[in-house]
Amino acid sequence: MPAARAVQVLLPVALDRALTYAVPEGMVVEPGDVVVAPLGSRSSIGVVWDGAPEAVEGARLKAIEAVVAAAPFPDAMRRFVDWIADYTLSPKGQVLRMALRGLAEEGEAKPKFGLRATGARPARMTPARERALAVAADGTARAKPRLAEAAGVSPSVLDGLVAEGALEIVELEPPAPPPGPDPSRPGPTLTPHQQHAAEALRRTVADRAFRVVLLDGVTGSGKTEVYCEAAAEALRQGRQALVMAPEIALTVPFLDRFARRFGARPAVWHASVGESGRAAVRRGVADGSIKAVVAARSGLFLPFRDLALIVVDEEHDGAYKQEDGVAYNARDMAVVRGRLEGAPVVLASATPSLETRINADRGRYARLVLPSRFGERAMPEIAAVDMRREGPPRGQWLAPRLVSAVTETLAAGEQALLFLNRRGYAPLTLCRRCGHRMKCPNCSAWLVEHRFRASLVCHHCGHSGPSPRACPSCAAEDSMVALGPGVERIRDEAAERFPEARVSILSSDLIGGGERLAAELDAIERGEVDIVVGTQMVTKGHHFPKLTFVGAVDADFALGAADPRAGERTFQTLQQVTGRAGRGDRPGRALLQTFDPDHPAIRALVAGDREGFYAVEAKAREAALMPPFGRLAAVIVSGPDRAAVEAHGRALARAAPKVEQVRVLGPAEAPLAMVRGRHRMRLLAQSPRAVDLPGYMRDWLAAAPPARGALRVAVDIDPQSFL
Ligand SMILES: Nc1ncnc2c1ncn2[C@@H]1O[C@H](COP(=O)(O)OP(=O)(O)OP(=O)(O)O)[C@@H](O)[C@H]1O
Ligand SMILES: [Zn+2]
Repeated sequence: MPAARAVQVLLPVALDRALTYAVPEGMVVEPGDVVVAPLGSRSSIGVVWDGAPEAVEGARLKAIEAVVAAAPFPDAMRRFVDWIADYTLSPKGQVLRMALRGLAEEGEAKPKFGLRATGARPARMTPARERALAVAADGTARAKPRLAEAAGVSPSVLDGLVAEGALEIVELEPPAPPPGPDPSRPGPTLTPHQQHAAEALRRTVADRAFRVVLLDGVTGSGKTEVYCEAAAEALRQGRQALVMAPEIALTVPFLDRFARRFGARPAVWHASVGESGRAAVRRGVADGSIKAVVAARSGLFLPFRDLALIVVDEEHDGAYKQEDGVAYNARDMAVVRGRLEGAPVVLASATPSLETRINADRGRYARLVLPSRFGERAMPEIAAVDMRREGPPRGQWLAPRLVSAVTETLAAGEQALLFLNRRGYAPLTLCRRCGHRMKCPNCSAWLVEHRFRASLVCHHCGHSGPSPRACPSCAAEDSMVALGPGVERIRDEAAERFPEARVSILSSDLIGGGERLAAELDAIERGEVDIVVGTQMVTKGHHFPKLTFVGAVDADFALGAADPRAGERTFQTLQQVTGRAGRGDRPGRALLQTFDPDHPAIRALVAGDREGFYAVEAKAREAALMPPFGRLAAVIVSGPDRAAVEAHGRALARAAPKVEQVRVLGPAEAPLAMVRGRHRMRLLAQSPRAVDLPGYMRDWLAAAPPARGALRVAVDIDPQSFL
């Protein structure tokens, strides 16, 4: 059989390679075309991939069923899918699946039909027919329900007029697309620093070449205004810009800001956009009619027709790392996508990740600095509250110094923010009589009380149940007590201490979707709230002009965890959250409640010594060969049977190829030893930067015994989480 009549097709299933299919007589396909192909007993959508088809006996080859009228996958997209699969050791088909999102509903927008008067009169006239023809007499085509409504007649009257030739069915003009963003509208007057950075970014976009730029500006320095100027350049070229945000909570305020600048909102892409909305975005991005998109990490897989710029806002944010399925870091993959597209990538942050910072220091990335806040505003004054000496009385969580600060803030008519990185009411519920602790039946984790929902919830598997009145172990009545605070409890304490204050709580589980959150954020911005209590959601990007005080209830939340980035995370999170204070015309201050005031991260925050912190952190990581100076890759073995998981972990360790520069640690029981009924063991490979660690991992897994039965082996390159 001639080779030209067979092609490779990649299907969105957990297969690592494309399959060979015959191309039926008369069908023309090229790499990138979206097709339907048989797979087992069903049909699947797929993409014609590159590479020579395998020599398969022609007669046994299954044929492509149809070509789908959808935007093809350009070469850069196919290379992107290949690259991610290769780097993350994921099946190519699984990566393709992410890139096919929104496609099922794509295709041409359905033509809509309407009715128009022909000028002919029906043989028999009725008052209803008169009315319908009177409305239609202006010659415009109207959809049937519109015409029926305007004339006050039933649709069957119109059908009768069509049958008699007095009305004809015509295709309606598709509605004009809403106006796109307009780059010619004037932006704000930039400060000299902002102007310098904006001009550099504008030139970078104008150069139409891949380049990574770190936009490093303190909180409130106007990074958003500056990268909007880069987007403006992309729009002036008639090309496309993608702005990525780590959380949907950030996108809504951004949409309004973008609309103020460009006169129209950008398109939005994330998981909670409905299917038809996603299909529309995908289509518009592919045909080039959508010029600007703000997206969560999955937006990286959109088939842009002519991408001129990628902005990764809050590039340091851990939410860019996807942990399930294909474990990838969207910030890193944005750089890969930019390279494949030949488009510049802007990484923006007030607290760049050490990875990005070192890349900038070593000249791999350019760096633009905004050293001060917009409008001469000072950075907030930060101090530590030593919980060992000046902690709150038993049963309370706000130290006296913090309470006075809130009191003063409220007295001045300003807003206070209390930050605690823990959802729910209390992280632990225990029996006062026998000491029994409420634990998740499926995970090695305590159940977290959520008073709002009146339930005990596992934050790892979602298990939830009512709070028991009697102890499940000793049956003592009313003996269960809540230990430790979550945001709900802090809200209660704030409401109790400040009965006059309007308290609002911002936590991902209390809020119904992005628009609801936007309303809450608006209320805060307008000053209709006095005390905001929130989880890490409040740390990012928000701009509340009246907020002048930030109290971190537990500044040590990340310390102590077995995480090489614990110090960095602490610094970043607290810098971001304290950065919400004093952005309006009054100065801000912040207090950090800590048991470890001498920790380098806390000390750096108090001293305002960001550079010092980066220097110390970089040194420690370099000495320990931790990222970005070394590479890490994790292997997580899991399964329902603990002994089998352990045995497989050991077998994996034995199979690890002995390579001089790679160190393999483990297996060790994961800190989260069980999740969803599966026991977990971890192994970690560590190497210097120069080593191709993904390549090593591939060799390792190939040499290892296969995971049989219910055992699962997951690989996480550049892990962010070590649980
Ligand atoms: N040149 C300017 N003219 C008018 N307003 C400005 C200007 N620059 C910044 N602002 C305003 O200052 C505030 C802070 O700017 P922006 O939110 O862009 O800072 P940021 O650097 O992104 O902060 P963060 O890192 O904390 O999110 C915003 O309300 C913004 O509109
Ligand atoms: Zn659980």
